[in-house]
Amino acid sequence: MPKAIIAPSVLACDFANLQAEATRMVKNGADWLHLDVMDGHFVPNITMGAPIIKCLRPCTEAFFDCHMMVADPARWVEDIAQAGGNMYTFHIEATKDPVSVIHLIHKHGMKAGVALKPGTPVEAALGDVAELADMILIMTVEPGFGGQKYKEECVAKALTLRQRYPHLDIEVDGGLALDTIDSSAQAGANVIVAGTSLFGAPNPHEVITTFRNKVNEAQKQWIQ
Ligand SMILES: O=C(CO)[C@H](O)[C@H](O)COP(=O)(O)O
Ligand SMILES: [Co+2]
Repeated sequence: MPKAIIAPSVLACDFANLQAEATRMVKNGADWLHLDVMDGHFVPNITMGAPIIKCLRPCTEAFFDCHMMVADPARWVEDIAQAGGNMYTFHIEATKDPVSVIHLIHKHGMKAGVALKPGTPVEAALGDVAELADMILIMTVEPGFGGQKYKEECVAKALTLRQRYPHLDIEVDGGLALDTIDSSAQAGANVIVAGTSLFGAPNPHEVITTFRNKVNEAQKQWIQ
């Protein structure tokens, strides 16, 4: 049974104090750090790349969950691996050959995630992709910006995946908060990305603990 993993998105942090903000979340119980890489082509925004990840790497042992919102996913695999990325999650919409990108990511010693935009049907990830990937990311907002409204309709994709792949890591990303976590947890997502709701929380430890408890409780229905 996949365990609950809470991954704060540093997109919502004060980038002028990235080290302190990232380590604060780890101290408050975060399992992973979700690093949103945007190239200004796949999405209409630019955030960070390998140089920032390289600087952050020595600051924490945390697992770096790199969400690659880039037009050429294969192009950045080596750079992110060398910078210290652990999970390389690319968008299925950005390539005609997701299987070869997954193999390239594994060749560079990282776990491979495959992300689906809200408008992409779950069928795109079924079969080879879900069987080869280490994680599927179901976007619950249009990629490109934090602080957007959660799209609950997207989590039906997570349920389809959970019913077929009981041991797969399924991540949700976009608008996750105390008032939206239930539908994602109930749909079988076990990796929870949250930016605004965690970096804006007076007590992030409490929110992280609530997210974790909701996921672990929901996962019991899939015990094999
Ligand atoms: O991938 C992303 C946006 O493209 C971010 O990870 C996501 O939006 C998290 O931020 P928030 O919790 O504020 O929605
Ligand atoms: Co993200």
